[in-house]
Amino acid sequence: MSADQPGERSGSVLIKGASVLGEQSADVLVVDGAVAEVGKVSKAAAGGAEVIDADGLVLLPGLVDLHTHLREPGREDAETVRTGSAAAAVGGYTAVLAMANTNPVTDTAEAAERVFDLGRQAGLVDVHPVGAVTKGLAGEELAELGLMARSRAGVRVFSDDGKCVADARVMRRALEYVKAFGGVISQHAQEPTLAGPSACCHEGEWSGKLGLPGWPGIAEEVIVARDVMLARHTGSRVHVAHASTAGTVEVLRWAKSQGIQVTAEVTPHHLLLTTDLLAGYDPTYKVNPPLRPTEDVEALRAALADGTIDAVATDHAPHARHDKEHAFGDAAFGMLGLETALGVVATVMVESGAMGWADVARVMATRPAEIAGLTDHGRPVAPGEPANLVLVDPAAPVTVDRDASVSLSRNNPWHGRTLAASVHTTLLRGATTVREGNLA
Ligand SMILES: NC(=O)N[C@@H](CC(=O)O)C(=O)O
Ligand SMILES: [Zn+2]
Ligand SMILES: [Zn+2]
Repeated sequence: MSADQPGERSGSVLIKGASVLGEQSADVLVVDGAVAEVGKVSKAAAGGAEVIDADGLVLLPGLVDLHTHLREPGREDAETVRTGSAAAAVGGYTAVLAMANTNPVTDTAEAAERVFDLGRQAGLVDVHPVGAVTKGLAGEELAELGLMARSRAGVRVFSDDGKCVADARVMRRALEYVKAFGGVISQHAQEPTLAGPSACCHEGEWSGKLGLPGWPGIAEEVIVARDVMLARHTGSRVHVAHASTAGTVEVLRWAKSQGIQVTAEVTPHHLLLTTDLLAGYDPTYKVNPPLRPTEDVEALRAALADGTIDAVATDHAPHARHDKEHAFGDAAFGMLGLETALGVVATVMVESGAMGWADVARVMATRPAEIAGLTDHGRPVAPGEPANLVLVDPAAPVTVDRDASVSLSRNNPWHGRTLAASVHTTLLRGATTVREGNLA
């Protein structure tokens, strides 16, 4: 931990009586940005520490998002590193991976360092830039992968997200290249001859009814199948971004059984929202990959619970009104996710009994940190560990109001829904970034 990291110069904090990972109740003393004690700590022993009464609250490692779109540089009207960081902190996150599809694209060491530095300046979460796989996301020439890896930003995750690395030869080379420094390629799996740029609705009953161009699940599955074979062939690591179909789950299950180095994420919206929401042609529900039918949603939930899918990642994709408020076919793809992800997971997975809070910590903090190579996030709540933590109120349902967001955008598919739990406090290296649900 270097001296200039945000939050480090904080005083001490005593978290009184939190349920650690939803299990035993303990007091957690945080001193100088790290966990100092876990157990029974009296207020007297904690000296002048700020005391947080955590009775009834669940303490988890700070959440880590493998898939965030901040729109800086280029579209600061939709989101900036600062506003996206604020949304992340409010959502219980302490680290986010910022996708490369900005303007200009994050395809050089300088561009990566710029995003990294903007994250430091905002000081609300650790912002780790994702590097582009190919120059300008054009899918042809490899970007400066090695230079980005060796830069101050220490890039380990590479993705052309928004676009698929469709060329198998380019994907093979990228996998070979990042293997040398333990990097990973996060793939937006969309075979472009099966699902082109106008494809905007799951191909099936609803695309027919609505007359919208179909985006079939097979367009995702053939890329996932190809990529796990390339990962096996190269001995390198591939990560499947926003897995959305039951067929993808089958491929993942097989690939993992073979020992292939593949990991995968699912978004909150693919865990709950289904194709029938498109009945009103509301572009809020236009997202890539598209919302899928119930059978897919059920397969994704089961895969998350049994570990076939490693992580929940938001794919937070803010868009300005004038890009989203169009006829369905012309609107931008994407929806907000950072502020609501934990509430959705609590609703879908915890309230239903499919997962406990320790599992939530695994899929929203520990595994994402491991996949991204972050060593100071997603750690156990134990002495000596960095105090990147979130306190969740499991008994405080919240009704989402898109206008209460700290994001600059309003493309929120959860507006008006009641989610089962809320974020109470977020700590970044011991400094309170969020207190009682609001930015500190
Ligand atoms: N998910 C989306 O629908 N949109 C993302 C790009 C992407 O994740 O593919 C965006 O950048 O807006
Ligand atoms: Zn994508
Ligand atoms: Zn994305």
